[in-house]
Amino acid sequence: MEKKAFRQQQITRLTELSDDARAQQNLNLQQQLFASPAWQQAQVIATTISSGIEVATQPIIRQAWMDHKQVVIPQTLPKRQMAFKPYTSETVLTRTKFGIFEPTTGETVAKDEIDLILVPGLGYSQAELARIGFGGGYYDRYLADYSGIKLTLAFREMVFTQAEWPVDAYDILLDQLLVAKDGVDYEH
Ligand SMILES: Nc1nc2c(c(=O)[nH]1)N(C=O)[C@@H](CNc1ccc(C(=O)N[C@@H](CCC(=O)O)C(=O)O)cc1)CN2
Ligand SMILES: Nc1ncnc2c1ncn2[C@@H]1O[C@H](COP(=O)(O)OP(=O)(O)OP(=O)(O)O)[C@@H](O)[C@H]1O
Repeated sequence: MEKKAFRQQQITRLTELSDDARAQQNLNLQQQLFASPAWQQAQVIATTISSGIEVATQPIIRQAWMDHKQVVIPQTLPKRQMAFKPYTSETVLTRTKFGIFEPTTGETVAKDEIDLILVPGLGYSQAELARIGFGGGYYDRYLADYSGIKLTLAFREMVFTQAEWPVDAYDILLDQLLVAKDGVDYEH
């Protein structure tokens, strides 16, 4: 399937997820993230302000603040560039025409100061750790020369054994993929 059609299919699928399934998967992903060495060792964490169909980032941001980690979030710029700026209680957020909240205040934090980037997206492959995002190419560009940890949290509906979309040469592969476990707790 082409990238565009695949994105549309994923958006539909994620829109249809029940509130219950979403909430359970979000909680499970938060547990996995907070237990991971990547999280525990990171001092500066990049994430986004999530929108409705995405994995929720607000609880993650709150935990980072409680752990005294610095949170940085992206501002989109011309030519599909992004600048990550600190997200604090002082930050002014503006809603873009795509309905995404971005910081309009604060100084850009250098790429090499970011320890961990939580990469957003619509679909991921377990074989290659490839990802497909919303199609802006913002993350592929930003991550091309990023040397910290690229980690993604995924609902089960976002995960595929092999990529079912074309993976291009400029697509940046993830370092780690955490997939939400079933609501049922198999360990007991
Ligand atoms: N919550 C969240 N914030 C995020 C992202 C994300 O995936 N999630 N981004 C992750 O990248 C960046 C914004 N991503 C964007 C991706 C596409 C378009 C956009 O221009 N969409 C056009 C079509 C694009 C095209 O085909 O040229 C549109 O929808 O009309 C805008 C922003 C930064 N912030
Ligand atoms: N490193 C790069 N340099 C130049 N152009 C790039 C680069 N990476 C991606 N692009 C361009 O960005 C566009 C969108 O890329 P793609 O379809 O892979 O988006 P995506 O991975 O879904 O989006 P995103 O990375 O924002 O989540 C493509 O037209 C591609 O040519």
